[in-house]
Amino acid sequence: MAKTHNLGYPRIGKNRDLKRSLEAYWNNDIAEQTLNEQVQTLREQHYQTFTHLDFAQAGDFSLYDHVLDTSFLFGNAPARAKRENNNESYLDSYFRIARGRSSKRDCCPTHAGEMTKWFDTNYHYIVPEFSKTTTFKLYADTLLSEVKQLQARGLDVKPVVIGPLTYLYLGKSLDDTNKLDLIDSLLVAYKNLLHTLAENGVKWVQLDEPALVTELNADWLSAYQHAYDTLQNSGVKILLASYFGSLADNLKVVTKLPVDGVHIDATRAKHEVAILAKALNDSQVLSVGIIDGRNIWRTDFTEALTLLNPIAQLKQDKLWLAPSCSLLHCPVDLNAEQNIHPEILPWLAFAEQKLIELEILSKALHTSSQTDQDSVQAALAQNKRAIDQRKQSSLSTNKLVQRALTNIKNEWLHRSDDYATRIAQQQKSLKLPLYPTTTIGSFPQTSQIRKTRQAFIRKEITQQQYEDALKENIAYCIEQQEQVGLDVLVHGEAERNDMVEYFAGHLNGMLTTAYGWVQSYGSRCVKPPIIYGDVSRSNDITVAWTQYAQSLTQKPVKGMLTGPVTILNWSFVRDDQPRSLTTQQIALAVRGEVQALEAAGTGIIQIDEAALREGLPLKQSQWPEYLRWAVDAFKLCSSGVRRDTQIHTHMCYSQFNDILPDIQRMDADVITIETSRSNMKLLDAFNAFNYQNDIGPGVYDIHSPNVPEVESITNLITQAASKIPAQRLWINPDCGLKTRDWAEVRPALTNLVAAAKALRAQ
Ligand SMILES: CN1c2c(nc(N)[nH]c2=O)NC[C@@H]1CNc1ccc(C(=O)N[C@@H](CCC(=O)N[C@@H](CCC(=O)N[C@@H](CCC(=O)O)C(=O)O)C(=O)O)C(=O)O)cc1
Ligand SMILES: N[C@@H](CCS)C(=O)O
Ligand SMILES: [Zn+2]
Repeated sequence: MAKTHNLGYPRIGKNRDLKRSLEAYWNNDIAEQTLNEQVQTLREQHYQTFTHLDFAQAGDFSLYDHVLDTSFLFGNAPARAKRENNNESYLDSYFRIARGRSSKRDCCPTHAGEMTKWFDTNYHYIVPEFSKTTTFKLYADTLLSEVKQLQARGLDVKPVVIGPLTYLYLGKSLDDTNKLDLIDSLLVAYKNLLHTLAENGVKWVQLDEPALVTELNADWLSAYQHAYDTLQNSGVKILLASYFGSLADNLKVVTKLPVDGVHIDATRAKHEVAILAKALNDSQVLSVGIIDGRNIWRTDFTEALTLLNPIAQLKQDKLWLAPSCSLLHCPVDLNAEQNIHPEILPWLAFAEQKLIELEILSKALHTSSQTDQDSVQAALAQNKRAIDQRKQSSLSTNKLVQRALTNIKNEWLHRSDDYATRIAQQQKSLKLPLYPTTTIGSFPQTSQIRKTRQAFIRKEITQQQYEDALKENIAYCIEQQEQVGLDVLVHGEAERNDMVEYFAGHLNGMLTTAYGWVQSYGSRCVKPPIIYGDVSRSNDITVAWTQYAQSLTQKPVKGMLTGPVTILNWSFVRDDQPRSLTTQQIALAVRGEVQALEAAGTGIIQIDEAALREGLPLKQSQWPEYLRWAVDAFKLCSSGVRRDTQIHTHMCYSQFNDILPDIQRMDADVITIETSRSNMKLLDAFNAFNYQNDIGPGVYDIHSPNVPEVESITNLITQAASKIPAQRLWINPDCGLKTRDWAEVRPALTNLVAAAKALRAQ
């Protein structure tokens, strides 16, 4: 029978238990020992998932981030993790890098490690830091203790560790060190790890190398050969795991590596499974990632078995089955959901259900006993019913939406006037000063707001009470902005649990879950909505909130929307039509909302596309195709307005150098971006490209609790003005303020306005 294993499981627990424990510890509400006890309970739940599997994976659980764990495992924690005369626990050193420490709360302020997106997911990892002085040393105690815990339960343990090349690939060089120059010293530590695991009775180790699905140059490819040549014969068998895409040109290199098995993502590289099965030798295991770890759809068993049957013939007992990647990116348990449409519920599988699917598929390949045969046949039949029913369901299709798409005219993708004409008109109607000040949209989502929403969801308060509470919050937010003296105000987004989930809750063809939490970073989670059908908008979504805010002030209130590409990239998408088509449907819906805002008198409308840049495919050769439809979707939703309506967009991930022509093609009147941490360097690229439209480079790093001083803001804007004409500059924070407190936001925005006034006076 094909062996089953898992690449990783969600760590947060069924009810975001890890979040609650961590935040209680950080708040000093519980001691380290209590945290450890609570985490152990969570791990016990994690271990329950192994009952379906032939191997128990170790090393996939993490208190904050598995990449940071890898840095600590190989002794590459940044030096600032250790305070001088340190008596801090390992845990606190770890959190020092994970979260940083501000001077307000600690004698030794420490800046956190940089966070960035884990490949094309919405999970953020802490970037490893490398320099000329980097050395590596194995600290395997934490991993070993987990291995031993599992072995004591009689389980066959397969530790999961990020592979050496992917670890280097993920990191950043703080000086001009070539990361590949570090490979030999890193390999000594890896070899040491493999020997240590072997001495502790481990037979298989999974080394994750998702960097192999990117387009690597010859130096990286030969480093792969060198690394795995070095790691062979270390006493354990190595399963090299690739995921998130096809191996493409790297496949040839992978088949030459002296490893004992290769895992491939059969959901994104289906065509490579048979090729790899033939290319591997008889003693090498092929692990087929047959269950989609990046989505929530039930697996089509008929399709899966059609793929697997010939492979099983060929590979016999050397075939393993697994999810395509770690289940970290999936919600935990579908059984917790009480309110999903009964017709849609059978179409879905969350992490728990996916492991059961794996077990059934393995049995379906080789059923031995009659009981198994009966139960497998029943499961296959039930699966077929659900898959067929989804294909035929009227819930997935909406003829009106499909007709609306065919009616889209090319001119809908363009503003009626060029930027110069538009901005002149907008200046006339808006009458904003030089260096206009604004924010990105959200203001602190206080515990009070979240508790009130929770009470509304639990029906403890009425809709009227909930709306009154939100209005009170909006009024407070407007009052604060007026006091601070900002020029363009926002309503503050108090009504939104999340910038994507909120819109999903108001669009047809999308559903939101009650407990479908997925880790975004550390203790922070999101509930990605599920796009199950054609998307459309029936009612206005944001108009009433924006109008209410506008009724409280003479200053312009900016309407705030999330753009189609971001809604797509941060949702679970349907797998029965191209992403581009789904995005176009969302774009039409957002276009309707933009026009409704304009009709209601909103003169400035921001359409956030935070996830447009990060949604770029992992293979650069596929960028042009993605950027074509992604930018078109933005243009479709933003272009149907008058010339004097000002369209803003916002992107908080900053590496735009390579996509500036596409940013220009978006043709937003104003773009606000994250720049404060990079000292406005990004603007060099805008300058060199001769970018034409208005820009609001962020001057307040909202990821840090520190309040920026007036002088630091004026310095940043002075630098910006040396690159971009002052007439085209806006002053704003890097991103939304929802994770900050009012106590930080108020003085920070006061300083921001003071800096703008000082610069205007000059
Ligand atoms: C910009 N970012 C976003 C990404 N993806 C998104 N889908 N949305 C984003 O904004 N990706 C990239 C980044 C990631 N950044 C963040 C930042 C912050 C969070 C975050 O704070 N998440 C919250 C969950 C927010 C939420 O939806 N809350 C609900 C549930 C209310 C709740 O928790 N109630 C409590 C009681 C209240 C209390 O005591 O506070 C309870 O039930 O116990 C809501 O507001 O209704 C988090 O807590 O993790 C995520 C990504
Ligand atoms: N309008 C959103 C954008 C975040 S990227 C906010 O301010 O939170
Ligand atoms: Zn942002």
